[in-house]
Amino acid sequence: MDFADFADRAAAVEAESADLEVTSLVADLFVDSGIDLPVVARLLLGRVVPAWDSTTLDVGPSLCHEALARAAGPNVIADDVADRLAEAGEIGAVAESLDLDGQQGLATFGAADPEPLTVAEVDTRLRDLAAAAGAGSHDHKVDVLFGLFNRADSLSARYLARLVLSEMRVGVGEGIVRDAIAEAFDVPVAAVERALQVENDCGAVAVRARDKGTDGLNAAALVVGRPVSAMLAQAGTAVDALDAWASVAVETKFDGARVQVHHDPAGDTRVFSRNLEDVTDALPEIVEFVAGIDVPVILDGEALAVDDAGDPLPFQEVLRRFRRKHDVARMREEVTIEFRAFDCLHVDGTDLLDAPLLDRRERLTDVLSPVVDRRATDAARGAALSPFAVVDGADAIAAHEADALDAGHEGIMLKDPDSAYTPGKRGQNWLKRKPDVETLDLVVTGAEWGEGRRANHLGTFLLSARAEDGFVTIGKVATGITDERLADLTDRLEPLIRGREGTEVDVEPRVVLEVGYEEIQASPTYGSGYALRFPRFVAVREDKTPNEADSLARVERLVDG
Ligand SMILES: Nc1ncnc2c1ncn2[C@@H]1O[C@H](COP(=O)(O)OP(=O)(O)OP(=O)(O)O)[C@@H](O)[C@H]1O
Repeated sequence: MDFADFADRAAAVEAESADLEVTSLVADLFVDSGIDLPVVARLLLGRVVPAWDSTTLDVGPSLCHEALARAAGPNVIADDVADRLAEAGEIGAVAESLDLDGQQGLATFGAADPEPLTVAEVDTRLRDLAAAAGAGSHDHKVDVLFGLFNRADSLSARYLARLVLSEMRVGVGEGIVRDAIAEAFDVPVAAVERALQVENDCGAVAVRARDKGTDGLNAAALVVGRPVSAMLAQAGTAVDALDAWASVAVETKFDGARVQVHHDPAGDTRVFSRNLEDVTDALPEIVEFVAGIDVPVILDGEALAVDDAGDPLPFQEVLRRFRRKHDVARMREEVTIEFRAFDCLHVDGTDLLDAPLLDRRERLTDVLSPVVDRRATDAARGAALSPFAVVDGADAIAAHEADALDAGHEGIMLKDPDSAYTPGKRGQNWLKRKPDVETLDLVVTGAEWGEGRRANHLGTFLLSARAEDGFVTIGKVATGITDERLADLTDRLEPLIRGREGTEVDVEPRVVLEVGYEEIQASPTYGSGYALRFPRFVAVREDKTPNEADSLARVERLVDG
């Protein structure tokens, strides 16, 4: 296909505003693209390489302006292009207005009527440009772009300029490409969607749909070494999770950087970031860690910075290591990275995307067992497998959250144990537990002695709101309190104990706690007639007396919204 034809069709798509019409135009273009189908599908999305390939053209505005100016002839310089851009607001309009079309410039010497620029040639030249790096690459890139602009008619120049600056903007997103592939080749949208998730290359998927139909799409498989988009989470509450699913998988939420690890024992190990960039060289610990896995695997997890005791360090510490290209060995001395795996997408020739989370977790545990066991002998290193439990009640979720927070982590993730792994989707199946929006300042009127490790401390605190004549109970908090804080609270409350029954004590109202919660619901359990759902300790309000604690009236106002 001539690039001028592609540009004409892209302009027609750009001029159309109705999604259904756009989809039909794109579908027609796909049908007419013939051998150029994969390139056309990618170019429409402004891509030269497949989405799984993080190679960039690395062309900045000034380089593009230089090439455009050169193609526009001796009277135009890069600054003129920049001036026009300031006026026009987008590079496509500027390129279109420059009247390039091969009248000027060296490339036309000796060739009065140069071959028309084709889609395939643009693709080849831009890939060549992307591969250029290092000394001399700037001049080479300008030469390549000049050669292309010099042969471009005005519409072609519009799309070429936008393409090289990653500003394609024809109004076609991934959803339209998906629907257009389905329409063009009469295959189900869901099959296209799944193949796109797995293959991460709209060009290859379009060709599959055209040449092999639905069966071909269904046969799309993961390749170890080629990254897929990460499944993402939505913010949600424990109440949301318990309402939506029969049981809830609770995991620690690590405050690190997402990594996808592709390991082939017979070949290579590659580590990819969330935007599919290859970060292998920056994270040798992860490569070393998975080296003991003896089957090909794709693992999903978090790169976490830890201190000498294996406790988590803040996210900023991970960033000091994450994309580092130089001094990796030296920085490794300063910041230690550990891998926390929480999902498994592929094991030894079998894709697990469609398997339920519980099954994927089992496979993950299996494949990691040789390496986790090896590390377990070194107590300081901590486990590489993230904590995981399937629970069906609020208390169990709260307990896991307390453990995660106690261990210095960010919080918890709540996942549907039956859900598939959907790459690139921010669905309802993974919830990151929302921080509390409102807090209440409540008075401690009772407490319970802890159990096991915490038997010497008061562990659960009965909370009350201020009422007309005294205090009325509204809930208990045990979550989010560190061991150190528990010891401190025990010291403060022990002298205030007025009576006891079993492990429960009644205390004089003196201490005010700030408490977060997810919801307030009517409940006969407590004296106030309300109960806090998911109460979480936030702080001790040293500055408040019980008389300044929140009142039942405020609670009622919050309930009424
Ligand atoms: N157990 C876990 N399961 C899934 N993701 C986890 C887990 N632990 C940590 N994470 C991280 O949490 C991220 C999702 O949380 P969060 O939304 O806070 O991340 P973000 O990058 O700040 O925002 P967003 O994903 O919403 O753009 C994941 O991408 C992953 O990096």
